[in-house]
Amino acid sequence: MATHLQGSLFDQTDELRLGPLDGIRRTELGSGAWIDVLPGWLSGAGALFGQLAAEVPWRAERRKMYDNVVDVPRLLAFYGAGDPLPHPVLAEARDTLSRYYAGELGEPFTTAGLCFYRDGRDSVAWHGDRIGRGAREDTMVAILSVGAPRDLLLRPVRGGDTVRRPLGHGDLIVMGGSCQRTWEHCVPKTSRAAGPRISVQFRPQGVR
Ligand SMILES: O=C(O)CCC(=O)C(=O)O
Ligand SMILES: [Fe+2]
Repeated sequence: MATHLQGSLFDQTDELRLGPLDGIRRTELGSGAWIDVLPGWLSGAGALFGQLAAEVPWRAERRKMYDNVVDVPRLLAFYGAGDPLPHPVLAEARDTLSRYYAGELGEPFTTAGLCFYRDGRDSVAWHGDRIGRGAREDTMVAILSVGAPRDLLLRPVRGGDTVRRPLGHGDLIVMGGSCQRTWEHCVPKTSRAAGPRISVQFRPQGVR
């Protein structure tokens, strides 16, 4: 699937490597929410993209919407705590993030959700990650992006300006504090020609 992207577009020849986290930059969003952003955290991920696209057991989901059942416009995979991840660099990313945020988060990242946006028509609608504890407590969701760049948008639940963060190949964004309950986020569809993108969301236990 989408393995044609493995070619010239990305840095196939570079070594797959996570850089240091000390260049990460925090933006306070207000209402106790913040985002940390580090462009290019993972380098050399061209082959990783192809491997994830081809080998992850992607699920196409359908959801009830009013009286209809509609396709969820992206492919999904979920790895619970203790499940082997599809590539060792993802476990390294999760453990590095757990160490870096240990003091502030007070618990490790344990799960990994993967989304595959096949093209610009795939998307995720406005939401907070509030199925679990994120509805009530401060927490963190860390997202590593590979493949084609897409925008992540954030807006306050109570209304206000939208913040736009373009996420490119190898970029990291961490949503923290009250972000899941006082803000919403989405990856909108785009009419621009967009290649495939995979995002990996690391969350603590009980956050979904
Ligand atoms: O793909 C992304 O960057 C966002 C995914 C997301 O918000 C989610 O799966 O909850
Ligand atoms: Fe989300």
